Amino acid sequence: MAQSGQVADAVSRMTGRPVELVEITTYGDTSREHLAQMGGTGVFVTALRDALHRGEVDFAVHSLKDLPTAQPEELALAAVPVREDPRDVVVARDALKFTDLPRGARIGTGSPRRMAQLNAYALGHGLDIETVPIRGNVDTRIGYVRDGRLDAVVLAAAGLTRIGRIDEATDFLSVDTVLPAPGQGALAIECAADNADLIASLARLDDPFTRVAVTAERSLLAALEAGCSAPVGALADLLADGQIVKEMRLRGVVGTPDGRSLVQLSTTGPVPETHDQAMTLGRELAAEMLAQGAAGLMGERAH
Ligand SMILES: NCc1[nH]cc(CCC(=O)O)c1CC(=O)O
Repeated sequence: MAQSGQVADAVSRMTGRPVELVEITTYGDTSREHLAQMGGTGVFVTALRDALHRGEVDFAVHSLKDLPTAQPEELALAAVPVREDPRDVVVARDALKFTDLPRGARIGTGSPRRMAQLNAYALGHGLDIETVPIRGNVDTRIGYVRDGRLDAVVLAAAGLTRIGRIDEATDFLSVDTVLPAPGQGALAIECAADNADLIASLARLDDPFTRVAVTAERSLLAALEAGCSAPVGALADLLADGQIVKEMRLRGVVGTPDGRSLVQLSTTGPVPETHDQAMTLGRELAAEMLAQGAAGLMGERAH
């Protein structure tokens, strides 16, 4: 609701037309199942797409990282606005930083991607932590720390920022420690593919660099044949020389949730100028990761 409200405000500012928010509850919001076990993709997205198909709403706002990688042809990804901070953050007791957590600290996260990378870092740096699978909305997850059941939880910075609670983060995890989910921090604005006028209006919210970056990240995810709950991290960023953007770097990681096996690779090249070039960059890095055994680390659920 928060992020949709922000997009609604931006659309009315730009077009001078009022935008009405229609609240839709998705399976991902209500199910108590662990995301990694829901088997697939689309649990936060399907109900919104159904409302689009039924004509109950004109456009929908998704967290881009929740979108399945295959785009249905009757829907257009009309805009990918400027991305928020893509990093994950820690909310810990006593304002602790991740690396200052005491021996045996219990860290809540339901994400195999976060588990894999947190455990890999801990193994490599002599930290003794235990990752504990949890689910629920922000209140529920932070609640586990406030009531003392867990020492820390890990969440996306973007989610906290959008609801005005980023000041509760006690540590920002460097992307060198935990690579975010493909598309994390970005939004996707979707509408009917045949509504050219609306697509043209919404396109004014599009940020071409964010779009190219998330396209490469999601192409990597798709080429690994992994779903949104797979232990896959990816991030594309620009390498600049002063003010002049020189190249784009794409980093990818796949690991087992225990952190014992990790395939992490990076590639750097010219900033893609087309959708196809961004797709190729992701596919090529995925092919290298698969050559290094990435498929064996993703487990049954990834497929
Ligand atoms: N997994 C659910 C989900 N989908 C999007 C966000 C918020 C971050 C974003 O918009 O990228 C979250 C919560 C989280 O990961 O903490």
